[in-house]
This record gives sequence, structure tokens and C-alpha cells, in this order.
Amino acid sequence: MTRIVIMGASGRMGQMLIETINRSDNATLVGATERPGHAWVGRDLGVAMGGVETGVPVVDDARDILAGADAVIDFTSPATTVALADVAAQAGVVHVIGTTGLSEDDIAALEQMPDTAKIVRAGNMSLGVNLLVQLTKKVAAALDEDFDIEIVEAHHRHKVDAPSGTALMLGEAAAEGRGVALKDVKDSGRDGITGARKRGDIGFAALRGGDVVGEHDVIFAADGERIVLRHLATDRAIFARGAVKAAVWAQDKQPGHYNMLDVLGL
Ligand SMILES: NC(=O)C1=CN([C@@H]2O[C@H](COP(=O)(O)OP(=O)(O)OC[C@H]3O[C@@H](n4cnc5c(N)ncnc54)[C@H](OP(=O)(O)O)[C@@H]3O)[C@@H](O)[C@H]2O)C=CC1
Ligand SMILES: O=C(O)C1=N[C@H](C(=O)O)C[C@H](O)C1
Repeated sequence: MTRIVIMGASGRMGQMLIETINRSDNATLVGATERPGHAWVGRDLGVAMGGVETGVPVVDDARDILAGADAVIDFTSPATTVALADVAAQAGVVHVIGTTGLSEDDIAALEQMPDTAKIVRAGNMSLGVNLLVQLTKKVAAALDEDFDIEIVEAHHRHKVDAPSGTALMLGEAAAEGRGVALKDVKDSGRDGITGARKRGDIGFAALRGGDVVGEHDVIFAADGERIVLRHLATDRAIFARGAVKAAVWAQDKQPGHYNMLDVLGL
């Protein structure tokens, strides 16, 4: 049994992760956190979620509970994630990171964690999107710059970062397929008189509204034809299942940095 702590237990993903672990045969929930001052802190997790007592209290500092855990799953905010990475590395537990919106500095900070850090990070933990990442790389490698690449994503009204972590993964895959660096061809800020599209650019567009779980199109648009690769998420359980799988998978791996392609063997 992999003993797991959930960060941000009251969040959309936090609650989905707790339900997923409760149904799992190879993972068990040993702790839950929320940010300091949150109404759930100090309460029993089951009661806070509107159910029966579980004996798992919600705490506001992961340091208090990581000693009894094998892994911590973290879908919170960039600042929380970077701070937790050090704590998880010191405790020698797997750190599964689903948080998106990390800046270049945040990613550099994660990469500079102590040698004991064992991190699995992905902007999308679902099987379908990770398969789409591989397909995108292949299609981009097969086509030349006559095909303009555009990535369009849609999410619920509460999402705070754009482009989504998934869109950036797909953009990285497309750039890798083309043999270029995404930072050199990324265009995510069209507004006003932008001028004509630059050949070879990879464009991003983000829609926000309602309760959309997550939708991503990778469009390869040429003169006379268009290829569209699409993933539609209709249930957050797909992300939670991937994250729990990552926590279990990483338990017997060497410290280092992994992603969902490693976990899924894609
Ligand atoms: N990789 C993937 O597959 C997926 C990634 N995501 C990403 O996961 C992140 C969370 O998404 P979502 O669940 O929708 O967001 P929510 O806002 O619903 O959840 C985040 C939770 O973290 C809590 N939190 C904030 N700071 C701390 C802290 N210091 N310690 C403990 N908990 C804290 C928040 O509390 P409070 O609200 O009180 O601040 C909140 O409950 C986003 O970055 C999103 O993009 C989402 C889905 C899939
Ligand atoms: O915030 C979300 O909800 C999601 N975030 C991830 C992202 O940024 O791509 C994954 C998924 O699309 C849902």
C-alpha cells in the first residue's frame, strides 16, 4: 500500500484525489493539508467533506505528517508547490506535482532541489492527453512549416493560468517534433493589429467559461486542408487516477525527475 498525503484537500482536484484513493486497492490516505487559516484546518477530513469521521485530521503544514507517508500529491499553486518540493525532498517522499502555471523560475527551483528529490510532474496526468502528446510530436515531425500549428484550449471559469499546462505540453511536443525550441516560436498574445502570422510560429488561444473540465485541440492548418487532434476531458477522475498511479509507480524508483510519459511507459 502506498501511503499518500493530499495537499489542498478542499480543492476541485483535492476532493477528487481523496475519492480516488478511497476507492484504490494499492493506495491509502494518511494525511491531508489545506492552506493556513482555511476553515477545514483542524477538522476531521471526512466530516469536513460532509461524510463520516475518518480519523485523518486536516493540517496546514505538510512537515507535520510526511514522516508517515510514501508520497504527497500536490495540485495547489506554484508558490505552494515550490515550497513543498524542498519539504518532500528532505522527507524522502515522492512528490507528484499536478500544479500548472509554474514560471521559468519556479521550474528552475524545482530542478535545483536536493538529490533526494523524487518528483513526477505533468501539466496533465490523463492517459489520453499523454497519448496526444506523443501523437502531436509525430504529426509535427511529419509535416513541414506549410502547416501552421495552433493550440486551442477551453477550461472552467475558475482557472487562473493560461495557456493551460496541457496546452504548453502539447506546444512543447509540437516544437520538439519540428526540432525547434518552443520559446523561440511561441505566440500566445494576439490582440489588436498583430500583423500576419509568422511562418513556423506555434499559436495558443485560451477560452474560459462555465464548468468545462478541459478541452484541447492541436490544429495543423495548411492551404486546402486541416488536421485536428483533440482531447476532451469530461471528468476530473482521469487526472486523479493518473496522479495516484504516478505516486505508486514512483515509490521504488531512484530519486530524480519524471513525467507521466515515464509512468505510463509511452
Ligand atoms: N496536471 C493535471 O492533470 C491537472 C492539473 N490541475 C492543476 O491543479 C491546480 C489546482 O486545480 P484545482 O483543484 O482546480 O484548484 P482549486 O483552487 O480548486 O484547488 C487548489 C487547492 O489548494 C489549496 N491551497 C492553496 N495554498 C495551499 C497551501 N499552502 N497548502 C495547502 N493547500 C493549499 C487551495 O485552498 P484555497 O482555495 O483556500 O486557496 C485549494 O483548496 C491548478 O494549477 C490546475 O491547473 C488541475 C487538474 C488536472
Ligand atoms: O485547471 C484545470 O482544471 C486543469 N488544469 C490542467 C491544465 O492546466 O492543463 C489540466 C486540465 O486541463 C484541467
